[in-house]
Amino acid sequence: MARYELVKRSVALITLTNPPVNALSSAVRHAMAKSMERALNDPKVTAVVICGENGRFCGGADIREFAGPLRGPPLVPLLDAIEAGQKPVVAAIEGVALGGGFELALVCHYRIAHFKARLGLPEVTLGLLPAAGGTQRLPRLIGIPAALEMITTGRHLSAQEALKLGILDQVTEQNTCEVAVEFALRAVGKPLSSRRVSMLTTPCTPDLDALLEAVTMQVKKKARGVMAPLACIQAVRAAATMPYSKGIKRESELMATLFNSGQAQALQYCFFAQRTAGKWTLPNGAQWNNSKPREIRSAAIIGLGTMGRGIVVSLARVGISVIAVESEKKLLETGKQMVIGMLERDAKRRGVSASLNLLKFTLSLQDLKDVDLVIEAVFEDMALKKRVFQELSKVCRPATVLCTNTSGLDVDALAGVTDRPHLVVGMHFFSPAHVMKLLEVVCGPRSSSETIATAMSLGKRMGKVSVAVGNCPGFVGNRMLKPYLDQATFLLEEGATPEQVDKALEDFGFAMGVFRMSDLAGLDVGWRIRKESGLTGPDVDPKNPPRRRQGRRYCPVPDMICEQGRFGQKTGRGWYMYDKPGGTNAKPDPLIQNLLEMYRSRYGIQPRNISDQEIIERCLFALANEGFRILEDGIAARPEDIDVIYLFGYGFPRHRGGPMFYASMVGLERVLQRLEHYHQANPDVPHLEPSPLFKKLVACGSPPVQKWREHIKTMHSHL
Ligand SMILES: CC/C=C\CC(=O)SCCNC(=O)CCNC(=O)[C@H](O)C(C)(C)COP(=O)(O)OP(=O)(O)OC[C@H]1O[C@@H](n2cnc3c(N)ncnc32)[C@H](O)[C@@H]1OP(=O)(O)O
Repeated sequence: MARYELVKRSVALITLTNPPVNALSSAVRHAMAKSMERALNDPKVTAVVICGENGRFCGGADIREFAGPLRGPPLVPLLDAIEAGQKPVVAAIEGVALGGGFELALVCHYRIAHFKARLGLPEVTLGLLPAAGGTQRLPRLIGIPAALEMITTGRHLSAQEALKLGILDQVTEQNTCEVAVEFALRAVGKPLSSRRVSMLTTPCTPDLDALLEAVTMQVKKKARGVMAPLACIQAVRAAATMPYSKGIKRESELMATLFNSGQAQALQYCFFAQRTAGKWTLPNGAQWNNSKPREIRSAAIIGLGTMGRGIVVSLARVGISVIAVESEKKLLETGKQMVIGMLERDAKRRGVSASLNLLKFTLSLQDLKDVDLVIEAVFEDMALKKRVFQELSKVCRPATVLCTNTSGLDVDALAGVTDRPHLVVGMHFFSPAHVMKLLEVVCGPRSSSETIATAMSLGKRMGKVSVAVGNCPGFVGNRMLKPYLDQATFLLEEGATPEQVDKALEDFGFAMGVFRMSDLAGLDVGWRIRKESGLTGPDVDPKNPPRRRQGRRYCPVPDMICEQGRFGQKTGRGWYMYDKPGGTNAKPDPLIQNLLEMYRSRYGIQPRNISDQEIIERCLFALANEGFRILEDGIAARPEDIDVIYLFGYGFPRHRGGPMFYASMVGLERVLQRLEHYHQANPDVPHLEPSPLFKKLVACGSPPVQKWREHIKTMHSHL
């Protein structure tokens, strides 16, 4: 857990050995304490160097240990002892120094880092604050403004930036440990008092109150309802206004309020859920660590609409050659100009040169004969997509992987028209594809494990959070959206307004309420799908009872809105009104208010006051209920996968953990009770009927999310 060696006859080299990130587990803290004691007591030792094994200094406290009682020596006294020691201690930082690992570096008297190292205090992203002295030492070292930014955002700094800020004493391109040992030898005999960061006086900040107020407003706006950044600000204020001994007490009090909060649990759950999602597994035993992905050097994108353009950018910026195909010259030229502009802006932002030489634009599918992988991103029309896949079968070499970016159509039906169904897989990007992190990798029944591994690995390479899902209408994300949207429109019928529903959801923490989000996405897409499925339009049987379709409750208001040409932001009118087509500033529209009033009076609906609690319960419990059905049907392997999809694709607030985690935090029994209540009132809304899996979990005593898997016995896994 920590290796102790004597090097150069007088330097104690202490190496943290807890792979993969040398987290400060109880065993590591114990070993560290013993090693430090030995070094400080051995007269042969004149200086100490602390480093981490496998090129990683330390990833911080062991987050997995947060769930249980504290075992082993606490971190704070251990760090205080290192700082107070009479022999110079040098941190040799390679890879990462994060959280408690960064705080460990701060108590060392000198810090040397490899030029590729990253440093930071990401505790805030886990719902915590740096409580091993970080909020008190860092402001003393680099001043309040810079410390505040680091602590409230959790941003990782490059070694160069950390050097500029005065966090590091040296950055090296050589062997960091060797450089640190030489440095330590030179430090022997030099006074240490000015190197003890806790003894420094925090540099004075002019207009401290104004700065703290501005940052408070900023974090409240960015992370509505999130506690940790606010607690971080209070702790940093203490560093500016209190002596160290009092500031450290304040830090620890603030940490105590955060540590056991639901928000911290949710955020830590998200950290692990994101990592779990990458570990896909199929019933045949193939999984993430035994399936080799193909190497992808070249790709083709078919269709240069919004999605296609974003996918081209995502591929080109990670060094993959891309051939972009359009069907008409004009569309090709427009798409080309937009892609080039997007890549140039992206490169400028990242301070690199745009990889335009990797791009080729063509009108001919014949040009795709040698590519490794194709992603089809044409209009959402099955007949058109089938034609494209048939053509690709003829043109591409037999080993080319064929992917579709459909947002909900049958991936296996597309595989069926090709000569290589095993090489067909869904890659469902989210719009805008070069910005949104989520990628649903849709596994058809015939997709081979190598094909799935290839799509997952390509997603990772593009910086996406990839989740493997099964093939069903809407897959996971869009399938769950239906009950959520239905509940939102039913609430309008019953008396709510779009702005009231959106406000309740935004107060809950969503980046955007459901109606604002629909306006952004475009209302015409759903309208076309409803027309195609016979729910609206000329094909609807006139004898159909009003507000009912296919034996279920149906709200025609979204269709009425589209019939008026209100397709959302792009037409300047939707659920809201905007200054102009393409405008983003949503304002409540009196016409919608009128439309709803007339609609209600036409159908004799008496509007009632609807509470925010009802809005949240009906929208989010219906969402989670569909998640349970998805697990039951084997479309998602784990609740973590569903939560990750909602966090990264649909703006679900991270401090609530995702729909499945949120349901478990509210209490499955309570959610079940509320769903039964709403279903009784709406027996013609099947989405409100609690799923059998949900009831089973409640009957089993509502186990924590991580244990649900043991209770899921799907007839067929679609993964
Ligand atoms: C008194 C309180 C004192 C201190 C508070 C803290 O220190 S809180 C912890 C602060 N540290 C962090 O938030 C860092 C979290 N880790 C990361 O950001 C990344 O893991 C890291 C270090 C940048 C490495 O990224 P990489 O992509 O290379 O690997 P990956 O994320 O997949 O992680 C590999 C496995 O390590 C597990 N892991 C990572 N960090 C921790 C940790 N701090 N504690 C426990 N486990 C950690 C991670 O879950 C992966 O394991 P797996 O089994 O695959 O899930």
